Amino acid sequence: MRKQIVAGNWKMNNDLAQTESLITSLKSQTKTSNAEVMIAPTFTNLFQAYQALKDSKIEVIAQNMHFAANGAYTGEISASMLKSVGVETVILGHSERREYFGETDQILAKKVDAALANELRVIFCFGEVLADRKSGNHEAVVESQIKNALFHLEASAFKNIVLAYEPVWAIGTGETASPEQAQDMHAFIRKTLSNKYGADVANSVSILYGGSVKPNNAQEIFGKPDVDGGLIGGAALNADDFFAIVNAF
Ligand SMILES: O=C[C@H](O)COP(=O)(O)O
Repeated sequence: MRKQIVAGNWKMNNDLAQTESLITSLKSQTKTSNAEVMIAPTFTNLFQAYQALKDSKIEVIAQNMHFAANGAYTGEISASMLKSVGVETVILGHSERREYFGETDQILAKKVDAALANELRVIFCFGEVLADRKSGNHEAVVESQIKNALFHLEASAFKNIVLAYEPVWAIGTGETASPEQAQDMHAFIRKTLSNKYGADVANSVSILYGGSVKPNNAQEIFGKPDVDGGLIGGAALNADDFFAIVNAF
């Protein structure tokens, strides 16, 4: 059975005091869910967040990392640095990293390799822009993003990979893919994996949907058979909204 996961990506929001306050609110949410729950604070607050949540069911994860082990990469963070503050999972390939920081499939392949070599689990993000969707090119774009960054891996690597389909036109826009659009793309992603690695691998990989998931649409989206959870942006900044989404499973 595939893992169900709801991960909150806080992006560049919340200073230390705001992080502590939001974590206090998250810890007061007692209802248990079937899903694994994760939050991704900014780098500067990872250690405090980890300390505050290490005895809870909420995992603290990172939003990004560099592929090099160390060296002259001003402003960057390595896999071992993340591990040293308790992080075991990292988001890679978010569309904001691709768009604003020039992260290509080739760079992302190196980041994935570095993360896996350091025994980090990877949440690998990808998705088409609006023009691709309008031109009917969305499946080809997603297929090439997955192939270019992941298809050099052995099948066994996929036990440490979670995929996150995030149509760029739905991120932070309030416009979400319809549950049918999400399901169609997730089924396509699974077929792409199956063609390369076989059905066992394809059926074992969790595929999350991201893009304007809110309390009022989570249940319908998560109800689709190939949607195994969500990567949540804006709604993850409010504890009640986030847990309403978590409890949509
Ligand atoms: O990482 C999260 C996604 O970019 C979704 O963000 P959003 O829920 O604010 O649309």
